[in-house]
Amino acid sequence: MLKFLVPGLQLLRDALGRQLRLLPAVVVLGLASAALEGAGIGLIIPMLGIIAGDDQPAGLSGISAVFQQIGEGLGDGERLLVIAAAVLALITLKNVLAFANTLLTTFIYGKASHSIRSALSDQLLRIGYPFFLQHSPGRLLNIISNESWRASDAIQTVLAAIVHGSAAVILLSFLLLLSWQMTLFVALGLVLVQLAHAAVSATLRRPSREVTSFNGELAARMLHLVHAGRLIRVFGQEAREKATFDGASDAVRRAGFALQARQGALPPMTEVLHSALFLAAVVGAWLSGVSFPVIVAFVVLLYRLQPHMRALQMSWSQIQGWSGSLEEVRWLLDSSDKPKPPSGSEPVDGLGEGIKFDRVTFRYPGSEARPVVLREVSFDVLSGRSTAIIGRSGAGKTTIVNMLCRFVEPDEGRILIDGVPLDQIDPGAWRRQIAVASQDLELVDGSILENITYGQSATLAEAERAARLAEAHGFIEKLPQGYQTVVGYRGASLSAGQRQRIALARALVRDPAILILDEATNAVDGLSEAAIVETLRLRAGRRTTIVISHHRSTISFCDDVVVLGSGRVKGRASLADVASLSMDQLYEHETRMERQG
Ligand SMILES: Nc1ncnc2c1ncn2[C@@H]1O[C@H](COP(=O)(O)OP(=O)(O)OP(=O)(O)O)[C@@H](O)[C@H]1O
Repeated sequence: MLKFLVPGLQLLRDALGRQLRLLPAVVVLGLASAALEGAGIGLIIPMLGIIAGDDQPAGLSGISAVFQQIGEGLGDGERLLVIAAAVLALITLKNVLAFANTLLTTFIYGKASHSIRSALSDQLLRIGYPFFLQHSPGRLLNIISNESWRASDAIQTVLAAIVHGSAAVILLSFLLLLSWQMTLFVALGLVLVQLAHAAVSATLRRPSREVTSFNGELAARMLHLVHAGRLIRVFGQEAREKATFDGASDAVRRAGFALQARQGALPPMTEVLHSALFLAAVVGAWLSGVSFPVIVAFVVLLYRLQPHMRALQMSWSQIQGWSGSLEEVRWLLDSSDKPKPPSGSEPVDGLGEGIKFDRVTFRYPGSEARPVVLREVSFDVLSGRSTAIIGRSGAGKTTIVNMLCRFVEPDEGRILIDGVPLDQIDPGAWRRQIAVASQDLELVDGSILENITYGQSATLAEAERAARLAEAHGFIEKLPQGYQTVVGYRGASLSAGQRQRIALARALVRDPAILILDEATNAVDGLSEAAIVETLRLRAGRRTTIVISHHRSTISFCDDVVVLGSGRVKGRASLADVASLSMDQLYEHETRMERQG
């Protein structure tokens, strides 16, 4: 129980943050409104005395005797009116306080929910990139879109429990002041009811985890339907996908039913037990000779106490029912078992000599059974030169780009930037030196201008200049809204070649010290590509460029070539020395290539 409770409370405490200081106000308002309610109920004693024509009912002591004295000097009619007015005033004030408490708890709930969502987005932005290689996007989407709301609801439930708890404490105190014997009896009964309730609630945690896990799978299926719409249709897999989706959805339904069936048993069970307790208290009071007005006051107080007790117990079972959600949110927010973001503090400004891969070995995380992707890879990228990195599919070219961007770090060996290990360089400063145009980097859902200037405060004129260099200006100009054209989700309203040219313009507008092109023009037509290559050729000498491509034409402007094969560097050469070789020959005839230093 504590294993679940302590981390859950920790999450709630973190979510409440600065709002924690408002909790005493919630308690005070809860206590005050319950005290007003209790006082209002206590005034029933003298009212009933007047109505029954019995000024001094037997067996009054303690607080009941105090209530009985109220308005004693007045005539019966006048006293009845005064007491009735006082009851109404107490009820009104109680409700004003209750409303104030609702506003306060709603405010705290809103802030805490926002804080959970904000912490989740913060974590997703800060977390080391390998995390995204290891975990299903469906699970992450489910945590953000579903489980975070349930965690917020848990906060609301805890706040409500504080209010109900405060009310219960006050009403129990009034009961105690009316008759400690009956209160002891009721308290024992409540403990027994709570034990029965806790036993059933504890069985909610397993189905709750199942619901969370099936929800994650369903979210993954939803993502798949959204992203793979073309694939599904072109291969005629609608029926199969529908069956798979329905299966995932039905699994959520079944797990949800199992959870809700157990949760649903709790309110009737609790109500029956509370009613039994209620009736036992009434019969017990009568048997032990408690006076009529006190029995009435006690019964009314007990009657008012019951919803608070039931709500407290329901809060408990609800939080147990959300335990799976709380665990998922806590898991994502917990940084201790997540890949760290890249670190380093050395400043960097431009590239002086070059980049050196020094016996770099790497295997993707979570893939111990898989072969090493790069094994003792060593090569240089000289400053101001253009270097092509080529190799057959799966040779590790994009992995090298991932390392240069510091998405992943070498397991062994080092990458040196002008002699300084890359892992010691401030990652933010380093990333400002590079710009990547890759077939994998998406466009954002915004205008073309927003896409080109993404991450760079460039003017329209600068964006246009970059678009011209990337051979994108021509087609952008022809669009009705020009640079203001909205490209849609992932640039869906553009052709693949158009998307690539915008992505290239986005990289060029930064005028980076190091430009990395990873299959950045493979969807662009030949004429446009030739013009882009010309642009890159003009850039050569001034800036450093790394090009990854399977096309001979794309790397034609490069000075050097590095050939990768089977995770190793097969050869390095000046491109001019191997100018006569085709791509396939370059891949296969590495031994003929002249090796550099
Ligand atoms: N996230 C990943 N997890 C595990 N292995 C991966 C991951 N990404 C790539 N790999 C593996 O690493 C190897 C190199 O992949 P990489 O993408 O670097 O190749 P590439 O040379 O760029 O290929 P291509 O020319 O097809 O783009 C491949 O065997 C691939 O299966």
